[in-house]
Amino acid sequence: MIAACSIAGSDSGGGAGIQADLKTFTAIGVWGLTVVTAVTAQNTREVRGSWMLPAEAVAAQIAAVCDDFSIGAFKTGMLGTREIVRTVAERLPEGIPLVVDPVMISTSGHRLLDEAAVLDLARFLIPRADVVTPNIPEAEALTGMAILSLDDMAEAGRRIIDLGAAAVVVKGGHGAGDGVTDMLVDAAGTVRLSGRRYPYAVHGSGCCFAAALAAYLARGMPLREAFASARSFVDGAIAAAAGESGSLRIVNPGGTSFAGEHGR
Ligand SMILES: Cc1ncc(COP(=O)(O)O)c(N)n1
Repeated sequence: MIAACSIAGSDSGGGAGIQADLKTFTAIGVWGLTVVTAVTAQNTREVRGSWMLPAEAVAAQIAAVCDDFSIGAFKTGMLGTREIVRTVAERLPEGIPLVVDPVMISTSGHRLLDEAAVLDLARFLIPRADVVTPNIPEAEALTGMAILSLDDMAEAGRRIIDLGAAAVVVKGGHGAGDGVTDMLVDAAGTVRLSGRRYPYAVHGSGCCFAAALAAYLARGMPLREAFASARSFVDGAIAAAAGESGSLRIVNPGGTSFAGEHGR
């Protein structure tokens, strides 16, 4: 079975991070591998604390999975520190699709990447990415520009490609308006996909989207198709949450929910 590997932080609440990624990989039918970078004490409401693993432990996990599995894609999420960003950029094998979700601050407002590490992300990891998946504040932090329109999203995407990424999906969830437009920017141009804006907040949707993208790429789907499939997967998970809790409900194609009763 083809595997996908998430390099990210643990969310004790199971809604984001490693846990959301594993549920997503399982739902899409790839074997989930994990390289844990940090442990967070977190629920649907808040991140109460976070503890980084030593970079050596991150490097050892990457080596262990690479020595034994057929890995179809990597996905990075919470990396925390400059040291871990650099270690991941150095130790990732060449030639395997890489999705970089440049996680910086949680929906609940907790910093998940040191401010000083943003530059290292741009300098060392983004140039290795097949696709980078910033939300609007993350795209603003990576480019230094304000994003107020769809044209600005496309421009930010192009600037992130100038940093060395092959493609970028700028996620429009933090924008204004009734719907949400996400924009893929690659060498060939842009693709916009729009959908509903749900009238409730969940966390983990960015993790779930990037993990779904990695899972579809691992299964050999071309990027534009993987973008559409991942968008529809996360839309389904947000719809299934239906305002009952602050977490996504990650649903497999057969319709079984992987999330238990939890949250508020
Ligand atoms: C371990 C971990 N990784 C990533 C996120 C970001 O998710 P969100 O922005 O949806 O809170 C998170 N809250 N926790």
